[in-house]
Amino acid sequence: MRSPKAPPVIEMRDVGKVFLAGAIENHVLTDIHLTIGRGEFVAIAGPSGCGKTTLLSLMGLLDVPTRGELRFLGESTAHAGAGQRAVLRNAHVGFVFQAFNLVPDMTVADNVALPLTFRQGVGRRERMERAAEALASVGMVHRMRHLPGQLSGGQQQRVAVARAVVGEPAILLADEPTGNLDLRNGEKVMALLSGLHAQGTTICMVTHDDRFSAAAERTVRLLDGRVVDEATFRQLQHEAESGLDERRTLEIFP
Ligand SMILES: Nc1ncnc2c1ncn2[C@@H]1O[C@H](COP(=O)(O)OP(=O)(O)OP(=O)(O)O)[C@@H](O)[C@H]1O
Repeated sequence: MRSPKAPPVIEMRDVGKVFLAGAIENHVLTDIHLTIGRGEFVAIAGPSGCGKTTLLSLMGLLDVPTRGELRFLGESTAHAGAGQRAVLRNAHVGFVFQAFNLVPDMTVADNVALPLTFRQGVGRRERMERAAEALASVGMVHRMRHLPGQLSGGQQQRVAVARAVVGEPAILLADEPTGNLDLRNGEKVMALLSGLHAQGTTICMVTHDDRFSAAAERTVRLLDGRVVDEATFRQLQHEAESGLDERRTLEIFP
């Protein structure tokens, strides 16, 4: 739930990310200032290669910025090593990926319970109870003894959402959660995310698809590693689509 006193889940100030390929620097994110408050539902949109997944990886503490400050739940992460980031991640972040990423030889229930196995003091019985609750919330409890391969893509993604929320994370990060689904199943997964948001879950979702970003309260537009306002984004998109400048088109919307 939103609380005026609680710090934002994510605060990025002047964040940049550079990948090195030999001596060549690839500036993937530049001057990112972004805050995600508790209870918000934010979409990250932009063309292929503009840095959306990289941004999500920084938010989820899977990677570290090259410059700038990233505060997570009000705490600086500047000096957090890989171990400490893993602890924060396990306690506070739920992930949903485009390709579902369920473990194929574990049952649905064990997949969903997996994040809890890294929590101290949570025994198997409690893990299974909580997994069943999470599966019930996505309408999949009747499949808890199945293997992921026995489910459809839409069902697998609903299980992945259950796994992401079973540990009651501070933020749910979803990277193209509808990308491998047809429209009907994509809409079902979006309805699920909207329902979780209505119950107070903080969500940040990467999507190419404006039909789905409409479910979010606000959309952050990325172009070429920078956050741009809606008007600039639309203007550049229009120029690209009308073929006003072919070279620019390929740069921005490859
Ligand atoms: N680990 C890495 N090492 C080197 N370069 C990387 C790495 N991860 C991403 N990149 C580069 O960063 C750029 C942005 O990639 P990213 O995956 O963040 O874009 P995206 O907007 O999510 O793209 P898409 O919509 O196609 O998934 C790309 O040029 C990519 O090659």
